[in-house]
Amino acid sequence: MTDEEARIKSIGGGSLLIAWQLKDKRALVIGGGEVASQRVESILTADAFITVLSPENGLHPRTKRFIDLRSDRITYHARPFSGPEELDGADIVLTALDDNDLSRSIVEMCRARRIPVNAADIPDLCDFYFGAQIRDGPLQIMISTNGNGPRMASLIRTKLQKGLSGREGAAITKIGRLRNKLKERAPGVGGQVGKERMEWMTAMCNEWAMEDFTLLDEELMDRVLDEGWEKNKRVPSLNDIEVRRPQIQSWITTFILPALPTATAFVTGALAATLLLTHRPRP
Ligand SMILES: C[C@@]1(CC(=O)O)C2=NC(=C\c3[nH]c(c(CCC(=O)O)c3CC(=O)O)Cc3[nH]c(c(CC(=O)O)c3CCC(=O)O)/C=C3\N/C(=C\2)[C@@H](CCC(=O)O)[C@]3(C)CC(=O)O)/[C@H]1CCC(=O)O
Ligand SMILES: NC(=O)c1ccc[n+]([C@@H]2O[C@H](COP(=O)([O-])OP(=O)(O)OC[C@H]3O[C@@H](n4cnc5c(N)ncnc54)[C@H](O)[C@@H]3O)[C@@H](O)[C@H]2O)c1
Repeated sequence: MTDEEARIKSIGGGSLLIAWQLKDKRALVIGGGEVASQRVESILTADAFITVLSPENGLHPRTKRFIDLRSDRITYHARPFSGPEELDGADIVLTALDDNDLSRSIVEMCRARRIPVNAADIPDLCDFYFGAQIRDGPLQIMISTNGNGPRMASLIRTKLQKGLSGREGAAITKIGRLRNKLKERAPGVGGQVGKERMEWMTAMCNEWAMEDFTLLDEELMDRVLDEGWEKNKRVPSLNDIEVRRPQIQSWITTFILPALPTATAFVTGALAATLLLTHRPRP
């Protein structure tokens, strides 16, 4: 069996990680505690309409703040869950209750109506899990341990965050705009034009430093497309579009970052030598 065949045979045991487009769809959150407040934030991120159902004395201050500040998206009913008719019109249901039996019966009602459901206290019955998230503009990263270690997911998020510059979201926003402008100039789906567009965008992303995309405004994007796409379908340099990196940024990327490994090795070596010399055993 080849490695690829073995890999294919071993696929499985995870979840389908997808970016669910919930914009303007209807989400029902049953419960108003701390977990519910986290659910509300996740769903607000996806621009859905939310109904929260919970007695007022069980509202967590964060849930209350969301309800007060986002009445454009959130409808609040200050009462306990009353029965299956509450589920009418819901595209997604989330329970965050301190009542396991009620959670279980709501899951059953959702199953009967084929509404995707997450019950915060019954992983085995969930259609999907939440995960730890990193968000930076259009960039979203989700970490899942598939129910094994939610706290670990949160810690891994913190680790990953340290490896990001914080400018990825801004760069991706610009790339999105550039892609749309390119599609306006070279419209059509699939075929030769689609292939050329994809090759060009792939080369742009591969060859430009991510930070450089943040330098583009509308006019510069047009220049990138004039110079790079219209003329000869090649990737233009910053020079070609007459742009210079801000001095400090170019200084860091040109000199400091490449020299960092050598400098670190040098300092470590010097420290080790000093330690050896000063702690030599006396004859
Ligand atoms: C990632 C995150 C996303 C979010 O909730 O948005 C999330 N839980 C988070 C935190 C967290 N949850 C818990 C602790 C205490 C420490 C610990 O147990 O580790 C902490 C830590 C903390 O609060 O820091 C307790 C807990 N969690 C579940 C149960 C029920 C059970 O297991 O029976 C119990 C009670 C267990 C008990 O009674 O002992 C179940 C689930 N929690 C999930 C997601 C799904 C699996 C995700 C995955 O494995 O990747 C799953 C299966 C269902 C779901 O919720 O969708 C969020 C981090 C958000 C962030 O930091 O950004
Ligand atoms: N999945 C996770 O990440 C995670 C993490 C921690 C806890 N949990 C579990 O999630 C559940 C919720 O946790 P929490 O900290 O938000 O609890 P909580 O006690 O703060 O909240 C429970 C909420 O349920 C509401 N409620 C109770 N009966 C209701 C009813 N009949 N109709 C509508 N609302 C009702 C209460 O008003 C309250 O708002 C617990 O079962 C907990 O074990 C899950």
